[in-house]
Amino acid sequence: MFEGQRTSSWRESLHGLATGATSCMFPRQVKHSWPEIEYKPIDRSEASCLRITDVRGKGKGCVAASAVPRGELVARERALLMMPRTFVIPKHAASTVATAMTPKQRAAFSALYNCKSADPGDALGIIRTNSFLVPGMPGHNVLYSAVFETFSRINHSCCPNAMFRWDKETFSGEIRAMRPISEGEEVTISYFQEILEPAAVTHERQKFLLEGYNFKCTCSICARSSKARARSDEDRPIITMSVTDIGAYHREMVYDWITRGGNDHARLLNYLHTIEAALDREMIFYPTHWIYLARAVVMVRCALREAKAVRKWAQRAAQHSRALTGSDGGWDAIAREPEKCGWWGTWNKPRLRGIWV
Ligand SMILES: C[S@@+](CC[C@H](N)C(=O)[O-])C[C@H]1O[C@@H](n2cnc3c(N)ncnc32)[C@H](O)[C@@H]1O
Repeated sequence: MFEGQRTSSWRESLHGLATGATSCMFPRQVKHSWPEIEYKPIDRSEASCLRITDVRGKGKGCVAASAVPRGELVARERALLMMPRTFVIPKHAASTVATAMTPKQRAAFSALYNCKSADPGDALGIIRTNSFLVPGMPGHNVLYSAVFETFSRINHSCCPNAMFRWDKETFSGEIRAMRPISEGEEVTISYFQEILEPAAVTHERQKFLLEGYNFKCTCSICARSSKARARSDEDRPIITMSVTDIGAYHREMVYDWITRGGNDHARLLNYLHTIEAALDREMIFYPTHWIYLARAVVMVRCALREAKAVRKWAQRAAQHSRALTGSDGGWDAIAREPEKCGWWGTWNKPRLRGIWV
């Protein structure tokens, strides 16, 4: 459902859905090219596990009301307000808040924290403090900003336990666990939203957070002793680089096994487990990093016909994939029947020579 309200160059419209409505500032071209989409209603049985509370030194924050396994949904929420990331004119932001929102939404929006301007009620300041990145709308492929009543209370950590994803099907945001979260634990995300981090070193992260959000981060990575921080600062860029290199490296290895019956798997596994240890040490649980790693390990273990190890790593990949996309990405099937995987037994198989996998 989509109801236009005004005829200015920006449209303030409501996604009047069964559960929760989002006030949207859409440019005319988006409004005109918007396809007839029936968004799925939010399933009420997906109870939100987020509870807003005071957190020492951080203002308000969110804690998990119950334990959440890795990859699973912590909470789902419709945004209060959405708009393109750039070109927002302050008076349009203010008028959308004043006219398109319900009084309850307006009160929730105005109560959000504002670290950007002296006037706490300034709409643009609230938007800039509290927005999440959302991919483009139909017909308008630019980034959007979304402000939420609950999600916008989630604090930052440089080793977060959760991440935000946008679910196009329900026109809602999701917070998913990147690692198992226990009951009562603070739920944290990264304010870098995948820019810079996790390769950024401490002073780069601190600068970004101070300039963008006006606080000094004291998360468990930033609060380490200076010696441990120095090690972390050396490790982080190396980890990120290694993870992106795995793809090319493991392809070369597999090619080598198939074409020449190469036996370098021990060196490759050693390399992969060194990266795993470094990711664990730095508490980096970004699904993209772990899926890269898991894919390489599964490939090698499959090639060597090691079903138990394949199962373990495929299950792990499925959890990370759920955090990233909401689905297991085909990993559950590999975990169930490793022998059916295309990589199974590829090591030292001369009959496969010349075939690229
Ligand atoms: C999006 S709001 C998060 C919710 C906010 N704490 C509140 O009270 O509504 C962002 C603000 O929260 C605070 N904040 C977020 N993460 C923090 C952290 N790790 N340490 C201290 N303050 C933090 C900062 O003041 C930042 O400008």
